Amino acid sequence: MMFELVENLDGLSIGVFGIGGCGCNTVNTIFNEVQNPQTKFYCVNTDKVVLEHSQSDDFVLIGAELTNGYGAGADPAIGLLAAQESEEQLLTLIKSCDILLCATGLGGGTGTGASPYIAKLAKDLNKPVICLATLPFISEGDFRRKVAEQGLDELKQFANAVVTLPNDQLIEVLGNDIGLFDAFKHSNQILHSLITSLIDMLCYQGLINVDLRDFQRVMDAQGDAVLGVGKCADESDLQMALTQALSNPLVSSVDMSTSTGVIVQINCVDEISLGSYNTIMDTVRHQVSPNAVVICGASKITCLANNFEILIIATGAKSQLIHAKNIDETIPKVEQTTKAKAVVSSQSDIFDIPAFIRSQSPAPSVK
Ligand SMILES: Nc1nc2c(ncn2[C@@H]2O[C@H](COP(=O)(O)OP(=O)(O)OP(=O)(O)O)[C@@H](O)[C@H]2O)c(=O)[nH]1
Repeated sequence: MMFELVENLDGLSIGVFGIGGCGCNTVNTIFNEVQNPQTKFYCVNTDKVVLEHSQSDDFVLIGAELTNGYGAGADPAIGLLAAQESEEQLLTLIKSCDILLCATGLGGGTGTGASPYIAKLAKDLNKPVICLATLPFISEGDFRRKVAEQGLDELKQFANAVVTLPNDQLIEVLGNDIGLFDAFKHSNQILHSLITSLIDMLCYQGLINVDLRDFQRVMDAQGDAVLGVGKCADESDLQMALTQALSNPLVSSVDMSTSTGVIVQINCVDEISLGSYNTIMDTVRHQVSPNAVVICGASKITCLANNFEILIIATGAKSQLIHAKNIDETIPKVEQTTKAKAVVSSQSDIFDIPAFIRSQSPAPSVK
C-alpha cells in the first residue's frame, strides 16, 4: 500500500493514538516522559471514566450516544459503531498528523472494533499507520482470542505495519508468579520503549538519516512486521543490545529471513565507531534475505536515557503466529459496518480486564 510523501521532515507531526483501555494505559505511561513538540498523544475510548483519568494532549470519547460513556462491553461491533459515530472528531485528529502510531489491546470491544476503523480513516487520507497491539492471555478465554484474531486480520488490511505483543509471552518471560498489574506494566514498558524509539528515529535528523521516504519504502511491504529495541551503556555491549532488539521475547516473532524490508537505526548520545556500526549492519544483513531492502540510520541524540539504542523494524515477513482455524464469522467487520448491531455481549466467561486496570489509573494531571 502506498501513501503520499511528506516532503518537509522538520514539520513532521506524529500522532500517538491509544485506543481502548490498554491503548489508553500505554499513552498514560508515555505521555509525561516524551517531551517532543512534534509528537501529540491522543486517547480514544468508549469509557468515559478511563478518559477522565487519561494523560494526553487530547482525547475523544467515541460513541457517547451509543454507549453513554460506559464502554463497549467486550463487543467489537460496539467499538466499531462508536468510532463511526465519532468519525468527525477522529478525522480532525488524524488530519493533524503525518504518521499515526496506534497502541491497542485486541480482544475487547473498543480497541478491537475501533482500531481497524481508525486505521482505515488514516489509510483513506494516505497517512502511514503503525499499530502495536497486545493479544489476550489464553486464560481470558476463547471468545476474546477469536475476537482478537479477527481484529488483527482487520487491522492488517488497513495499517501499514502491525506488531503484536501476546500477553501470554509475559508469563513465559516473567514467570507465573508475577502479579497481573506488574505483568501489564512490563508489557506497557515494552510498548513505551518501541514507541519512543520510533519517535526518536522519525524526529531527529540523523548523521546517517532514515528519512520518511526510506521509512515508507520499508512500511509498504506486505506481510508481518516486527519491531525491537535494544539498549546499552557501553559500546562494547552493542552486540548484546542488537540481540535484544532482534529477539524481544515479548514481541511476536517472525521469520526475519523472510523479511523484505528492514530499518536499523542506531541512536547514540555521543559517538559510535565505524567498526561497531559496520558489525551491527553486517549481522542484520546476514539475518535477512539477500534481496531485502536494508536501510541504516545513525543519530546523535544527546538526551537519550542510554548511551546506545538500536531500533530494528523488519517488514514483509511470513508470520509465525498461529491462527485459530474456525474464526467466528459473526464477529463484525469494518467493511460490513451496516450489518453491525449494537448489542452488548452477554458472554459470562469473559474476564473484564479494564475493571482491574481502571483501579490503577493515575490521577488526572495537566501537562
Ligand atoms: N499488556 C496489556 N494488556 C492489556 C492492558 N489492559 C488490557 N489489556 C489486554 O487488552 C485486552 C482488551 O482490553 P481493553 O483494552 O481494556 O478493552 P477495550 O478495547 O477498552 O474494550 P472494552 O473494555 O470492551 O470497551 C484485554 O483482553 C487484555 O488482554 C494493559 O494495560 N497492558
